Amino acid sequence: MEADQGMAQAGGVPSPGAAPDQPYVFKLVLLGSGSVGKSSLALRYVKNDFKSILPTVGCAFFTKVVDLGAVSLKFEIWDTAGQEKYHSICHLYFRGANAAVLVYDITRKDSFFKAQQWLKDLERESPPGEVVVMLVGNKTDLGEQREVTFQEGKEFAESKRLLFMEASAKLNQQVNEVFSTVAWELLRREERKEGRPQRGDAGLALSGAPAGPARCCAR
Ligand SMILES: Nc1nc2c(ncn2[C@@H]2O[C@H](COP(=O)(O)OP(=O)(O)OP(=O)(O)O)[C@@H](O)[C@H]2O)c(=O)[nH]1
Repeated sequence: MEADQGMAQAGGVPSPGAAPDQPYVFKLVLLGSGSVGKSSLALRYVKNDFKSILPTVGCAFFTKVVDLGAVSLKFEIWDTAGQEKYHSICHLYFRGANAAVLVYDITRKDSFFKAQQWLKDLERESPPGEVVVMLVGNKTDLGEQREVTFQEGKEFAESKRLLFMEASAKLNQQVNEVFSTVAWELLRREERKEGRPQRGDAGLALSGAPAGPARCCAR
């Protein structure tokens, strides 16, 4: 899907931890094969909309301010094209990312394997544990065509210490939860870096250690 909320600036990598009255700004990249629903998850989250949309060309860019109660943060969401022909360009976009939502389609085993490759690419750019990674099995509304079980997704996520959820952009199931869980985890890590008291019990389940095993495994 094309950008409709402002284009990304070249080299404009945001840095977290803005001025006290400013929300934190985090760069979040959407990764995964073509047609797994990356743009649809972003569109559902940012605009609460769903369409049969055209494939992403290059990268699209969204922003969203997330209100977490006492604190808010801003996501700069970089939606990368999953088609192979864009692969060589798009890996540049996840440099400097604070978080990645790694998407596969539960009805396509190949997209699950491809997600594992994307993770390797990501780890090449930044050491494991530095980026908050949420693995998402999308299209749960197509359960009768499922090729990847919930358990397979969960086990892979646990083995790589990722957060994990299944979702449906179409039915708006677990979409807000995907992004808000990432937001809480980013905030928790940022506060720990700043030596501030942790709000580990606030809101959704958070993992206990910096890159600890995903506790948040939800359909
Ligand atoms: N049934 C169902 N279809 C979905 C869901 N999410 C996305 N789709 C459909 O899957 C197709 C691909 O969705 P996109 O959001 O364009 O996928 P993408 O990963 O951004 O694709 P690329 O831009 O090619 O990388 C579209 O026809 C969507 O309408 C979902 O949760 N359920």
